[in-house]
Amino acid sequence: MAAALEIVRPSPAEADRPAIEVGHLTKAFYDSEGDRVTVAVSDVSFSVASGEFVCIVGPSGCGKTTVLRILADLEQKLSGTVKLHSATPPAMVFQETSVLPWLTVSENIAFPLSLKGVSGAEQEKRVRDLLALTGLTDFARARPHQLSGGMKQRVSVARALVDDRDILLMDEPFGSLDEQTRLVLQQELLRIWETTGKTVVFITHSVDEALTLADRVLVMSPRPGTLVADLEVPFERPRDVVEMRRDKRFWDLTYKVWRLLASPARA
Ligand SMILES: Nc1ncnc2c1ncn2[C@@H]1O[C@H](COP(=O)(O)OP(=O)(O)OP(=O)(O)O)[C@@H](O)[C@H]1O
Repeated sequence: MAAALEIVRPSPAEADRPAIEVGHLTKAFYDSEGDRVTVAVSDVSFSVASGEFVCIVGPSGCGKTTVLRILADLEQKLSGTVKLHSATPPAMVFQETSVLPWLTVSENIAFPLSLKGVSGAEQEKRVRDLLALTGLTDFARARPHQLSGGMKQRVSVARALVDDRDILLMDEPFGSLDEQTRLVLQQELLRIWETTGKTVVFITHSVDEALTLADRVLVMSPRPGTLVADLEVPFERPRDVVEMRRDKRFWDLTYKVWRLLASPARA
């Protein structure tokens, strides 16, 4: 087994290096007796440029979350190499909303800063900026039970951005939302990403969502997950998530990804 995740602080001379480099990554899970039970991902290699938005799609159980958890340093005992060229560890947004129910929206967003002992004035400023960026200013004092599902996910996104990590890892963050709310949040996420310049790895079951958001879409095979395609998404930025659906290339690419998902062996 190779060493786990390596985080390297980029020097100015290395500014052109990818933010994420994954080489021949294989991850198996073992039972308590040490017998191997599941090979989740097998020989996966890819890189993500600094500031790039990459989506990973693939069938249920193909190892998408496992890849993301490895990037977040939440899994050990892997083989292959995983390098992050980043001044900070990545931030993560999960599918299930992870807001703390006893804190207000502002307190939830400030939570990572309070753990780090950031001063009250600085916390206030950062939270104010993030409330504005995510459209939550009017709900600063609300508690999570007063929010819709989409608003709770906005709080999760704001909290992931608050301490200014370079890399944002998003695991189906809009998966539990209705289609219309999803489209609104996709547009907002694009706007936020364009404003902040983060490197994003975003997992989704939705081909449509992947093509809406990403610069590149990585398509995985059924478990054990391998990479079957690494597709450029050619649409210009900034994108209008509704207008792009008038573009024939959107539907051609949708068809291409669905073909890969339906028959990865022939890809
Ligand atoms: N801690 C674990 N112990 C044992 N097996 C695991 C563990 N975590 C994941 N697996 C297995 O690894 C495989 C990949 O799981 P993973 O959650 O990465 O898939 P996924 O592509 O994200 O699935 P989904 O799209 O359904 O969320 C699955 O077969 C799963 O059962």
